[in-house]
Amino acid sequence: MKYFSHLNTAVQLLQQYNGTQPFGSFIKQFFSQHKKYGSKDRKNIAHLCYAFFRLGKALPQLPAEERILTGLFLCSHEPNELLQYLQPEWNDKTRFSLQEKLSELNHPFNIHELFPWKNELSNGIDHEALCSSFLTQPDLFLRLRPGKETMVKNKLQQAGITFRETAPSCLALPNASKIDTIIEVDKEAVIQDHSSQRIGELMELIRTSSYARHTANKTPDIWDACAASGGKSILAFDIFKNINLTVSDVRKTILINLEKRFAAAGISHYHAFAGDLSISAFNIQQSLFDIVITDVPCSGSGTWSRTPEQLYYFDPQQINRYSMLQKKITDNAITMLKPGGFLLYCTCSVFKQENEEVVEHIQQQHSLQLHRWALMTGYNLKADTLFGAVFQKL
Ligand SMILES: C[S@@+](CC[C@H](N)C(=O)[O-])C[C@H]1O[C@@H](n2cnc3c(N)ncnc32)[C@H](O)[C@@H]1O
Repeated sequence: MKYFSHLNTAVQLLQQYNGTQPFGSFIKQFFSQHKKYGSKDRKNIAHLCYAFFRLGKALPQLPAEERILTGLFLCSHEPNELLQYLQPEWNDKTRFSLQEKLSELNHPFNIHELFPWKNELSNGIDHEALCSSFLTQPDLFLRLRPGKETMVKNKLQQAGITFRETAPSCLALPNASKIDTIIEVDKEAVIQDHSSQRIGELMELIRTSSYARHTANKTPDIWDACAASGGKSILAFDIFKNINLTVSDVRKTILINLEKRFAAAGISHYHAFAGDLSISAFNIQQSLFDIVITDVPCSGSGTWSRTPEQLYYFDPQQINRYSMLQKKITDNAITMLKPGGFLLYCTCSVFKQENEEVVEHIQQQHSLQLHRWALMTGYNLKADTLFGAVFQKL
């Protein structure tokens, strides 16, 4: 029976995988070496593996096969073929509430065990809702670029792709939606999570501040200091319209992706360089900046519904390591601010050591005024959770 062979393959893959690379890349490599699997086989095997990871730190001793089936049941919100063949007695209970499903298990557990670091959470995070969210794959979110809103919606409708609007320029699509051939990604819309888009609210706060009004005739100098492939830079470009942009990242290779995205997004004038901001702010041979964005390296715990293998393999000692790195990065970034200039600090973490504690550190160590901080929770929206804070140099 093919479903049992899918289950066996999933177990073998989980034995070979050690968490050091994204599971998506690992399984892609496996399938490219094993061409016998058709698209439905690949989909089922991947689904079974992710069901295993979605249980996070719960039921660590359970044999892989049983853990996969438990995960599959808890993650299934309607009857499906896989469950029908692999564990038929659970298939007509998929619409039960989570609590009812948990009590049906051979090894019942408390949902809180899935993510056992409640005391480490930022204030305001609902632990139970966060734990439950790991059982659901988040949506794919698009940020519609200024002036392209109607065109993108029309194109999606014509292609029969369903979406819901979660904010004026934000669409949520089913995760597997194929949009590359329907819209021009980065030119017309950017793939960006709902909560990540909300960092734009903090950019708006800066844009409308008295400092910005004071310097209204001058193009702001902005440095995106942990730019990756430029998601926050494109957001800043759309909000501030006219900017002198500098971008940097410790990874030289990611800046190649940024270059391609910027070309598609219509950003042609910018300065890019690679460097480790935990060591120094570099000699970037430029005067100081009006705005520095530090979207720092972090645990990524606010995005683990997308990458549940990271939850499964997470070592909580990492939280402190990240927090120390974040403090070093912000200490160096702050030296590049003009008097009156703004620091925008962001993480995609749910841990207070990476959020509130770094905010406290900045307040204690630097002459910066905290204007606003915000926790953008996404667990009730099939989205990520982000944290952001805006400071102004006195
Ligand atoms: C959360 S990602 C940034 C995401 C990006 N701003 C976006 O919106 O798409 C953090 C980035 O920080 C970079 N990074 C990590 N350590 C760094 C360091 N010591 N100095 C500078 N950048 C660093 C990583 O390579 C990563 O690309």
